[in-house]
Amino acid sequence: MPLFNTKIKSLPNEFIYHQNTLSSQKSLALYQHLIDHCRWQQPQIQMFGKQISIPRLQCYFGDPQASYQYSGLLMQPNPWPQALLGIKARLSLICDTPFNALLVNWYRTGQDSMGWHSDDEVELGINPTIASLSLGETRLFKIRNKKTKQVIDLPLSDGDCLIMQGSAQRDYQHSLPKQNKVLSGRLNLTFRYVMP
Ligand SMILES: O=C(O)CCC(=O)C(=O)O
Ligand SMILES: [Fe+2]
Repeated sequence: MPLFNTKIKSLPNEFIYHQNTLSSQKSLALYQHLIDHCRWQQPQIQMFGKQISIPRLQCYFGDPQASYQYSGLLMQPNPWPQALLGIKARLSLICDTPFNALLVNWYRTGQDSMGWHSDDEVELGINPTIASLSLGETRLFKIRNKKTKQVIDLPLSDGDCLIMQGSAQRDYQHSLPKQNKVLSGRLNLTFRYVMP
C-alpha cells in the first residue's frame, strides 16, 4: 500500500489526508470481503433519554484486552481477520502507533450517517493518532473547529486515508452527514490504539 503524500486540500495540521492508498482492485476485494465476513451489529445508544439504533452498522476488532467504551456501550473486540493484518501493520508503521483496535462502520446508503463527535474517550489517551481508511462510495466528511465553529468539507473516496493526530480530537469534531442522493455503500475503518 504505497502512501502518496497528496495533500490536495488545506486542512488543519492535525489532519493528514492521503489519496489512493489502495488500488481499486484491492479496495473492492477488501470491501466485499468485509461486507460478507464481518459480524455486523446495529447497537442501540441512549440519546436525549431515548434508546435509538445507530444509523449504520458496525463491527469492532482488536487485541483481546482492547475493549472500548463508546456512548455507554462496552464493545468487546472480535479477533483480527487475516485480511486486515497487512494494512494494520503498514498503518502502524506509517503512523508510528501500535494500533490494537479497529472500528469498521458500514454506511449502507446515504441515509446512514454519523453525528458530530470527537474520538476523545479516555481509553484512547491524550492526543490519540487514528488512521481512517475509506472503501466504496465517496462520502462527505466534515471537520468543525470547536472554538471558531468553522466547518471544512472533505470528500472521502475509495482508498483514501485520513490520519487524525495531535489535538485533532480535543480541538475539532467530525461527522458524516446523510446524503440523500447517495445510494451505494461505504465502509470506513478507523485504526486506533486503546490503552490496555
Ligand atoms: O466514517 C467516517 O469517515 C468517520 C468514522 C468516525 O468518525 C468514527 O468511527 O469515529
Ligand atoms: Fe470519529
